[in-house]
Amino acid sequence: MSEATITHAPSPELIVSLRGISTRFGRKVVHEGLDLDIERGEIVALVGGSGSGKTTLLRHLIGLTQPAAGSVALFGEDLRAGSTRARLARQRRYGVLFQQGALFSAFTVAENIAFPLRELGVVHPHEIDDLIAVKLAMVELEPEHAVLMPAELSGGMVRRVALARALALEPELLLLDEPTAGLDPDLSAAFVRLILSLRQALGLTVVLITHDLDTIVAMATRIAVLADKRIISYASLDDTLQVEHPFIERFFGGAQGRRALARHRAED
Ligand SMILES: Nc1ncnc2c1ncn2[C@@H]1O[C@H](COP(=O)(O)OP(=O)(O)OP(=O)(O)O)[C@@H](O)[C@H]1O
Repeated sequence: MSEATITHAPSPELIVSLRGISTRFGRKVVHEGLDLDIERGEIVALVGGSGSGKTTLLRHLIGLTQPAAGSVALFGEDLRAGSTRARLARQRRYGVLFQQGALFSAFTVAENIAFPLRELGVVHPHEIDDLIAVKLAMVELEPEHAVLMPAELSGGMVRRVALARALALEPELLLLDEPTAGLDPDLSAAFVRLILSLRQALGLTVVLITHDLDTIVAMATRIAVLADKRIISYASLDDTLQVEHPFIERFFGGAQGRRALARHRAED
């Protein structure tokens, strides 16, 4: 075969790569030999029982905690590798929305959104106001919301401000921990539409922890199931449903699961 006829499928770009992760808190083993690779452009829903270690995994991903064993790589770089400068550069490439939005209660909306811009010192101070206005518009909030305090916002608005903050540095990877928990169904659906349109516009890769079947059905390109201390299934919704495992049967077979799946099938 001549060289010209050899074709290589482009290898997918791994945004997240977890290999052989083990995590312990005292004698409690949370993860053991856990592997997970996430390609650019995916929306991965990480599901698992309460206390199965989903948030801990998210914290490992951004270096807030370290596993007892195994390696974590983001954008092809091992988190342990590189200088402080490399670490800060990597930090600019992801945004995180923690549970319940977790805004700084003593800061205004504008100050919350500006926080990562100031912290990493990557934007000239006179550009910050313009950027805040852009981010507010991106999450469909009004300019006058900039001066409000978190206590003056509704639950849906808190989530939008937290999302604006997570998007402040125009990340490639967005990590969402229970983004729709506590929102009513209409607000959840609006939040999902917003994330989907931002993903389209910005080419984001998204990892979200959620118990909300409607969100999973509406968004996820793949579902990673964390059970028995590792990822036992990593597949599309339809393929996940074929996996025989007590957690999967419970999770998708309950009343909410059956309703969400029925809506999904009706939409197909
Ligand atoms: N800093 C810590 N010290 C001790 N134990 C911890 C710590 N952080 C987490 N754990 C324990 O590790 C386990 C996994 O916690 P984690 O918050 O990651 O679970 P989760 O899957 O996100 O749960 P949930 O869905 O309920 O939020 C739990 O048993 C928790 O009590």
